[in-house]
Amino acid sequence: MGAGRRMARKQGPPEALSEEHFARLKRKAGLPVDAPVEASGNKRRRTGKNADAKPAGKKPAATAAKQMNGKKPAKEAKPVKTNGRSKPVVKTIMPGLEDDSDEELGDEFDLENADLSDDDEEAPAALGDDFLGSDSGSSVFDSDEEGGKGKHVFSEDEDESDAEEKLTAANIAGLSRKLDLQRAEEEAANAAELAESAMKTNIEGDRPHILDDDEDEDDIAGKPNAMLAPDLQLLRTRISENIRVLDDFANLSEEGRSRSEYTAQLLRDICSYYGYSEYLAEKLYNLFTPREAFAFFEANETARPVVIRTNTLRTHRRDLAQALINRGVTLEPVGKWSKVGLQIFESNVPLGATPEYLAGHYILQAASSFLPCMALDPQENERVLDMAAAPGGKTTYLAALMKNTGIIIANDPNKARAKGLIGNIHRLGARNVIVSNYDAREFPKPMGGFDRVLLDAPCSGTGVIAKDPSVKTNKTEMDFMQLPHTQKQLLLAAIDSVNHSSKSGGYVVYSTCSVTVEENEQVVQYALSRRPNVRLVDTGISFGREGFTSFMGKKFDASLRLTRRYYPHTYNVDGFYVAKFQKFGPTPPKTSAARDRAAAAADDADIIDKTPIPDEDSEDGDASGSRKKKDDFGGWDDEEDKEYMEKGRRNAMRRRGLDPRSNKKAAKKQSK
Ligand SMILES: C[S@@+](CC[C@H](N)C(=O)[O-])C[C@H]1O[C@@H](n2cnc3c(N)ncnc32)[C@H](O)[C@@H]1O
Repeated sequence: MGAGRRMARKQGPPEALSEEHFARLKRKAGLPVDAPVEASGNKRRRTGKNADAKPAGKKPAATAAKQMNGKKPAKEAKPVKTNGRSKPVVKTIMPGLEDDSDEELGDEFDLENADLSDDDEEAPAALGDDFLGSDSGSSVFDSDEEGGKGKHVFSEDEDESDAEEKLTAANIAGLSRKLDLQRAEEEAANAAELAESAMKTNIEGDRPHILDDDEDEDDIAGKPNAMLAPDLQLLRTRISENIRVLDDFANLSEEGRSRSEYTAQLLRDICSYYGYSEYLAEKLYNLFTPREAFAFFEANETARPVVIRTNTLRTHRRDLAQALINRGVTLEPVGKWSKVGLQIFESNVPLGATPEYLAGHYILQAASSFLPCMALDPQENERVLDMAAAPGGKTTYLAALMKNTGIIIANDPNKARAKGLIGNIHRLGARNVIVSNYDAREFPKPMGGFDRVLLDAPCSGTGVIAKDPSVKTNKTEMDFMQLPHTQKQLLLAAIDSVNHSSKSGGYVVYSTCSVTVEENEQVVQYALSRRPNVRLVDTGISFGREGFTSFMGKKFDASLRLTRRYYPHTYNVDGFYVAKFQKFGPTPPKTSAARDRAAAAADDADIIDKTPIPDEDSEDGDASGSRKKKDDFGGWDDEEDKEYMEKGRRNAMRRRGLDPRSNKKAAKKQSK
């Protein structure tokens, strides 16, 4: 798989870092540059991103029409040639860059002021096989250097040095200013564009004419029977105009027309323009204001930036970055919020086949996939369950966070996917993982009592439409009934698999790569109502929108605001949802199971709290608190033995996550 394809399919950081910065550097260096990011308007912005990320597969429905309308896509930039074989790429490699690049960089990279450690003076070792066949490095970090080699972007001690933090802070501050400027420019250009199109389409003055007078016909959207292609440019204009009206309905709507008429027209246009089913378009539209919905649908037309996660079981991020820079990869830390992520801006090499990749130094992983693992925050030596683990991006991150200590049960019922999971576990050197193959709704029967559980649930994928556009049309109402049902069952199983009395843990993280309320807040709300022994807690992630506490007439618990939503248009990451629960007590065994059955029609009717209860034989484990552990062996007593055996049986069941009380008949039989 080529690098380009990889880049197109992966995602980026919350703050989209300096893509423009790279373009500027290249322009100064007289190198070919991708489409300008600061270009105003959606079309140009989209082209810029496309040029950067080179999305694979078919173009969005709108692209062809845009090109026909005279807006050519930006020229594809030629990859910068690099030579991983002999040149230390920490050297300046972009001609002409030294002269005034500092001034340019001032905003984003305060390298002069950043205390970047300079402790790796050696030129990077030759990489042997010229895997890439390139002739010079292309990293921005190299070109920033005034005084020649040795000044590295990544400090010697990744965790302790503040050099990188300073760099990232400077980077983010600069970027933030740049983005503000960019946004202002974009808004101005959008306003100008809207005004222009309003002039063209609005013969009646200020009130744009959006809705057709003839109810039977919709010329712009095309007539499917006649097999005519819709006029995308006009559609787009009408979408923009319609949004403008909905933003200021009192002043801009036409007389006698209702808001719902405009909304219905907007939805029809969105379906035609972006290619969504009406059902899904409406579902997604309802999450936002009309203007934000437009931004969301737009963002789904461009790939998120490529991100890789450093496998800290095998290497440090600084070393990995240097190795990849040497191969001609242009990259940057993903953002201050992650110490392991690298955003890839450009690569001449297939990122899924470098020696570093094969040696397990990194994994291609969407930035948003880091978040549930960070929220779970597993500690060393804990017992962790990853309920839906394949292909293992999160499992292997958990293993790294736990420094290969403790135990992770990585479960996935899909055998084919489990093979990929096993492959990743081996490649990345995670030695604390056991793979299991259950339907996770069975948990905690096979195993329970975990310190932490991650449920990265199977979902509709409405957060990853940029990656998988088939979601636009292949998700039906049935999916949004069945999936939440499964998710609810899985979440109850996750909660019941956690040991509420864990000294270090007692947490469950629920995540999906979907943005629908049915699969997120409603599932979490359901779990809160069925399991009074859990509460929502802060995810510990520094960014993300608050979860809904009400939605279209439904009220959710106020604590739902502790959950976090991520959208492609707000953070430039895949759409994602993360909720973190703390379990503080055992689940009432009977009542909750009965209610679960009734409410969720769960076939796992036996769900009860399987939290291992401390051994009754232990000093403080006896329910009565009266019995003390006896070390002496003072003869044999059948009755007493029977009692011990029964107790042992109960403990064994509890350790296996079973409730001895749920099977009293069997217990009696067994004890006879
Ligand atoms: C979103 S993916 C998990 C991605 C994975 N956590 C990672 O980071 O690589 C959802 C997974 O859920 C699995 N799955 C589907 N139904 C399941 C069930 N009933 N129990 C457990 N896993 C299930 C699918 O096979 C799929 O691998």
